[in-house]
Amino acid sequence: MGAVDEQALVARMYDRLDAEADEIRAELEGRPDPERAAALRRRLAALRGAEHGLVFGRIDRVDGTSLHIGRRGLRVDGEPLLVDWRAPAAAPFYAATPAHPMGVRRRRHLRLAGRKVVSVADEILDGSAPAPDDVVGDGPLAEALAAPRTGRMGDAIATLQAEQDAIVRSPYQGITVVQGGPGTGKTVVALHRAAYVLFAFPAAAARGVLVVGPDARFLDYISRVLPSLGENDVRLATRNGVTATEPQAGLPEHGHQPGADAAARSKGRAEMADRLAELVAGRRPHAATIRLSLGTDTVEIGAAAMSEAIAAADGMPHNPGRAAFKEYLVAELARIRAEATAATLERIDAETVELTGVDLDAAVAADLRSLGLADDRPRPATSRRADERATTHPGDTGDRPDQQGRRGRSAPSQPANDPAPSPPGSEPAPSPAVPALAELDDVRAARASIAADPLVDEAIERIWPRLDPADVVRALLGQDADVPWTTADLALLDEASALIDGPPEEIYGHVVVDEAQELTEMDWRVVLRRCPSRSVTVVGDFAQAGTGSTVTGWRQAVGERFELHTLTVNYRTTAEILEYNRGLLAEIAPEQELSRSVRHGEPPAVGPAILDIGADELVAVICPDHLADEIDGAIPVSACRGLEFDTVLVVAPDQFARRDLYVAQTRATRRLVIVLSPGALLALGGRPPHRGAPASTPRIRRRRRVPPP
Ligand SMILES: Nc1ncnc2c1ncn2[C@@H]1O[C@H](COP(=O)(O)OP(=O)(O)OP(=O)(O)O)[C@@H](O)[C@H]1O
Repeated sequence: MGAVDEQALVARMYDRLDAEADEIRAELEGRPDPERAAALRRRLAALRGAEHGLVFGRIDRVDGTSLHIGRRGLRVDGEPLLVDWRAPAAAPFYAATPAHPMGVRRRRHLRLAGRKVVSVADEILDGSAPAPDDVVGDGPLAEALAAPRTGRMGDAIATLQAEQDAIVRSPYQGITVVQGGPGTGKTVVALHRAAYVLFAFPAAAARGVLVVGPDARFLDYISRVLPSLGENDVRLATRNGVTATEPQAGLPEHGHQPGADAAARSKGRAEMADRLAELVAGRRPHAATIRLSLGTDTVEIGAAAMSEAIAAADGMPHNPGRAAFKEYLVAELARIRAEATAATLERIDAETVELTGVDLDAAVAADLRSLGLADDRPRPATSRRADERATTHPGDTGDRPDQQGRRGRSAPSQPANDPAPSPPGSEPAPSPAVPALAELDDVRAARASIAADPLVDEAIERIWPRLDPADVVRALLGQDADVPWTTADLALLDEASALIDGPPEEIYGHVVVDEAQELTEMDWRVVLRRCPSRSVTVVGDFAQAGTGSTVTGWRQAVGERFELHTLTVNYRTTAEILEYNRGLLAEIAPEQELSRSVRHGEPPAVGPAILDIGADELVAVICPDHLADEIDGAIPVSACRGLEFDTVLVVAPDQFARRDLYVAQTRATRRLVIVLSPGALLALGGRPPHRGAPASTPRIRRRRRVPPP
């Protein structure tokens, strides 16, 4: 009955959605400029993303008014037809409880198939008796959780729970950290939080979202959630893929060689950043008098000038700093040459007077006056130098490198003769040191020729060399150029690039880090560097940390300023599976309590078991990494963080690291089977048909007996 009543309204909403899409298509046909066209295409993609399950909720208030809640807001003639789930008006849909009904009498959940309403379920919140059109039944959450897994996470906007919603809607705009046991909805919260931040905080929305996950399989698993929430401007990256420039492509994972974890842990420590900074800083010169050999000439630069040249690069990354330093020195060299020229001219003048008795300067000035012209010829350089030196600066030519020294995705090293002293067309600032030349207007040419002189660049290279991040990292590690990089080196390379070429160009309005316990301190620096606004959602669980992890607390990960939330309700594993893990959790994280499960099922089976696998059931065999090649189709434990399956077989439990075992044993929504050895698993034989599952989900024949180990 409720479904029929709702159908007409829902049809109006879809009509409105179609009309908006038609308007956009019509505008696109008019060939708008590329920027507008891109914006229109994004809006069209967002409309398409909202199509499936457009409306899912309704609240009826005690004052008789009501609202429908859906994936996006829709209006007809200025009147709201559908309210975006992130809008403040929609908040009571998630937060109202019988104890705090927030003015809501009835909360209704609608379920659609295509554009048709197939069911409604109501909760009465104000204690009033259900009216005839109220449809009170099993909770939609229970229904959502009971559905078989599809191999991809779906959004949970229709059933977001109050404790989750409070985090999603938090007004805090800095780093939000969410912790909780496996299956407590951390990923769900993180992705919905990202969608909320983009909706509620326009500054974050101006740039896209970066979602960082442990590996490609996980990213595939969550890839549909944000688009289904209307957010398409999202980059998904593995922790190793964040930097996304060469030489990262195709690097071997560090994790599979012996001793690799220990090496990765040591490369991941924060002190590596300090050591890199020291190495790079050590390549800058000191403020002492230097002599530059320029061919047959030797030019001396005094300590004061050196100090000023070094100060010109203060706060800049190494290579852009070198450019600023060189620019200053070039001006200084130009001044020295001008002084030498002026001195020579003065000497010639003096010799001419002495030999001929004619003061050429005075004669020319008299001639000019007789022609009615002022004598505005330059005076010798020495006459005004001191004043101008106090007020001008050779670096003020407008072409100094950006103080931030931002680098592009693959920052090229500086060309041999950079920088040009002044860009063509820009007015060079008068050189403090060379007023005579400045007034003659050829200061630019003089500096350009000095800057382009390879001897000058060579001389500067000896005191402030250009650096290549890869060379510096190799120096840090004491590693030869023929030793191949591994993924454990990426954060070091990124750190070195930031020090040498400047921070990355690609930054994001909001960053989500999932399975955050896996990041090393150096990885955190990579991530936070890409989000200067610190609008970040971090979710993880240290009890699930892998063997290569180094960080044991949130402060160590993200610094002092963050808002911490803890989730306590488990939406994945059954109470029985949780209970089975109690002893293990007490061993690996004694400070943690088991979460509370909302579902029940069979107790885990160890050894012999009947596996009766339904056609729709998603099954995984999870094994320690070193056995992955031996067991056809098994998922190594390092690749199953964040994933879930209906049934999980954990093979060779005594060969897992203890925290890895906890991860493996908390992936099942229904059944957990512990198979004590690979041999016992192989005796199962066969594999069931693949069904929308992640790539290497194993197949197991139905109704086979797991033999005793
Ligand atoms: N409010 C909700 N409505 C429906 N399903 C939910 C809700 N919250 C969580 N779930 C489901 O519970 C399961 C576990 O959620 P999720 O993967 O976010 O947990 P997690 O804490 O990130 O787990 P892990 O630590 O293992 O990565 C998922 O299937 C998710 O869709």
